[in-house]
Amino acid sequence: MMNVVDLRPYEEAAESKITAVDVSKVYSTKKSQFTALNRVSFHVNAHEFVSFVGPSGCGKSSLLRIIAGLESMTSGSMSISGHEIDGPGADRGMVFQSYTLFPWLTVRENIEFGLTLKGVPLFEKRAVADHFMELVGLHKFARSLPKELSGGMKQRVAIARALANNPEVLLMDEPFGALDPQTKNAMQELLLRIWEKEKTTVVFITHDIEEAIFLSQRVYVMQAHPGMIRKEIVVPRGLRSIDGVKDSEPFIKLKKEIISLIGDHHE
Ligand SMILES: Nc1ncnc2c1ncn2[C@@H]1O[C@H](COP(=O)(O)OP(=O)(O)OP(=O)(O)O)[C@@H](O)[C@H]1O
Repeated sequence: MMNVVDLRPYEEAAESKITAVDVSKVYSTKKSQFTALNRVSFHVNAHEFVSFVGPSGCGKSSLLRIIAGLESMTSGSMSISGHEIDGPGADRGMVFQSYTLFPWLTVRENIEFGLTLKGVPLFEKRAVADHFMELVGLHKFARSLPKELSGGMKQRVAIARALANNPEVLLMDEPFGALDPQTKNAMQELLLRIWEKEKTTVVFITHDIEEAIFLSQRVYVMQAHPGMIRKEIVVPRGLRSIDGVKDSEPFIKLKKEIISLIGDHHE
């Protein structure tokens, strides 16, 4: 028998980390039913940075909560590395907009929290926390309590805490939404540096179109009523993560394209 040699480049065989097929979510009360997501299909490859943007109420948070396993879907299927999602798991780390640190724990203890639960030995736990405190630039604040930190610093702890558990996917729900513009820019740059270094797969929810283009390799543009994916946009390399790029003509052009996609479907 002849040997068949596969000459396709590796890029073509990118491993799909998250696969969603026809995911629908209907919220039901005794009196009414509301379709928050209608047959949403998408994929996220391993090590990819993918954002979902869309108007308020298009179902972005519902979608992320379904990926996180915090919410069930009404129909459809969603899998991570080929395994159907049926609840929360350590393979997914989450960072929310609202600060979710434990107020009574120090920065180090917050970052070590998941490892403590898993029974990771002290020596290893310390080393992991040290690595991630260094990564987010908070090693000098190891003993501080959350109330002593600014909003940006709290989110840096939240990112470090999520990554310390070595998740396969980092799920981020408007993590920089409550920050002032300057801190937000600094956090975006930090996140990209972390992503490049750690090679984490990131799913990022935002209603900030600029943020989505700047951070992502691909953007899914959503529409509301019912929540659906309107368009998938592959962000050209030159528009991402480059200082000053947000003021460039191609960046503004893409931003306008997404605004008009979303605008067409505003109420
Ligand atoms: N538990 C719930 N019960 C009933 N309806 C809900 C529930 N959660 C969300 N919804 C509705 O589903 C729709 C989608 O909500 P979701 O929070 O996912 O949207 P979103 O795009 O994240 O919005 P925003 O940007 O405003 O946070 C909204 O109209 C919301 O009112």
